[in-house]
Amino acid sequence: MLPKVNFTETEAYKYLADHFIDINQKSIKDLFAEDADRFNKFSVFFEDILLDYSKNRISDETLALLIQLARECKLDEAIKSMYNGDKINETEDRSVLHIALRNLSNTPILVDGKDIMLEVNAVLAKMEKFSHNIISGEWKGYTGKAITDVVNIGIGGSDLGPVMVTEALKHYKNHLNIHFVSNIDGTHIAETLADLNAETTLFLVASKTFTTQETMTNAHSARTWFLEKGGKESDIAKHFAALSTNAKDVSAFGIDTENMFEFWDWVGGRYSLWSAIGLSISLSIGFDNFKQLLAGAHAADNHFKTTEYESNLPVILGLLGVWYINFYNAETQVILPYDQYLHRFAAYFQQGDMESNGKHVDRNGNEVDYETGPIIWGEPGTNGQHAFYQLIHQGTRIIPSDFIAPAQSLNPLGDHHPILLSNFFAQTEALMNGKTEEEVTAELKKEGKSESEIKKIAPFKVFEGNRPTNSILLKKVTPYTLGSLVAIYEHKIFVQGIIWNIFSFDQWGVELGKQLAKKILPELAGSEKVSSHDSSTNGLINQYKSWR
Ligand SMILES: O=P(O)(O)OC[C@H]1O[C@](O)(CO)[C@@H](O)[C@@H]1O
Repeated sequence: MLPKVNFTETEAYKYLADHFIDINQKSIKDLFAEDADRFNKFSVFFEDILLDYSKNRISDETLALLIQLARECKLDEAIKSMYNGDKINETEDRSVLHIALRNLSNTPILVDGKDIMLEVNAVLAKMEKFSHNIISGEWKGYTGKAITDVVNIGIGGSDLGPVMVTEALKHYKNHLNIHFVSNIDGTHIAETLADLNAETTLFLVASKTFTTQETMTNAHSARTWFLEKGGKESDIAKHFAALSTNAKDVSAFGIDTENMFEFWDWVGGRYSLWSAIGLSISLSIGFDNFKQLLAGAHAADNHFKTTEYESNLPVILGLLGVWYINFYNAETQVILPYDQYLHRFAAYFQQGDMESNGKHVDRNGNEVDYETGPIIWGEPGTNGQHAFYQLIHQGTRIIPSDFIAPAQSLNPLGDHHPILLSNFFAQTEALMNGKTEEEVTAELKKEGKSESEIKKIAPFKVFEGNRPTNSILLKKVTPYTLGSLVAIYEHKIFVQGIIWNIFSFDQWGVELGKQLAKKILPELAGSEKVSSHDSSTNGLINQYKSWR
């Protein structure tokens, strides 16, 4: 059981509310001017990852109070409960043990009295063997040819993690071409299959439940395509594997359970890239690299579990988020990786964060009267700079921003990387310092503008500054550092869920739309007009019927 503390009723919250009034009088720039040691004080290393959080609207007192808040919300108890395998996903009566999937120390973790590490290791061994067989070409398709293309069919957590990681680690990939089909829109699978050869294609049907409409529809279309291209029912075993918790439906689909890579109900979909769902990753970069990914995450798990809050990256990131969301009314959190390989990182954490903490009922079943999970968004820099940074710099909203960059480029081409990083460093400095009217006036004078011209244009060129940022500087993007980084963000989400007293590991909010779509689907058949909905839904359905 998780603690159930209303954080707005804690002592720390009351102190923070008073403290907010004081600290709000000062800008981040003032805070730097007051304290020469600010960078050292508010930056922390975890192995080859440096988190600099000094460009935030915080002082020593803010941090101390936020840590007091975490203590009053019994974060330590909650962390222990997760790591002990307690059923902290109470609305689904499940443990939450993605940490077990990367527990390379093999310390026993018990669920219902059984050490789950035995099964975890057995599946890892099976993934290793399978990855070796496919990559080496020992595994042959139905005409005796080696596999060249792998298509992962899955959606949500059964897609986003593998997509994000295979893109992030593309530099480490082998000869296999990895494709992802997620959308129910027939275009996705049609465009993917168009260039593939059934003789050399392997499909991974990735679905925790093996009932998800999009995935099952796409999997059936892939099966039909395979049979139409000349494969026989008896060849399916060579070309289809399943990544699932549902052995019964996997065999009903026709996939040999020998080719099923199992995981368990204590793995949340959006936390599943470390499980059998990561098979496409292991195929793309090899099992040894996949294991490095797990090792990096495991190191971050140990950091989260054992490090005092003052130097604990997920705790600091989580508390800073709470500070902005609940005291500054920040609505969004932007993630800005200055690394092209990380171009799906923000998209991945849209599900990770928003499906976890997009909740309005607390752990007692009561409606909350405070804000919870933010809207997560982002794109890689510098593309974002030329698209939406205007609003971050001069818009009316406060947008806490995470800047992420590797010090070493995996493609050190000419001066690309120094240029990229000069932008990374410049942006957080600009967001903090802004530009005053005096500075703008001086600049315009230098350019030879007249007094009246300056008066007219100056207000538009002023930057308020004081916009908060975190900078996460990695030494290099490797499977290991990526594993650590992802695990740090996962645990940040956990910290925030505990403070907000919500359940972060269920996702009931996605059910209603799914139910209604099932009801509407049969109504789309035939040509008779539909009248069972509101006038808007009826009108749209009927127009669709007349146009199709
Ligand atoms: O792996 P499955 O069972 O197909 O589910 C896919 C996704 O659907 C969701 O349940 C949301 O619709 C996600 O949480 C999950 O990652």
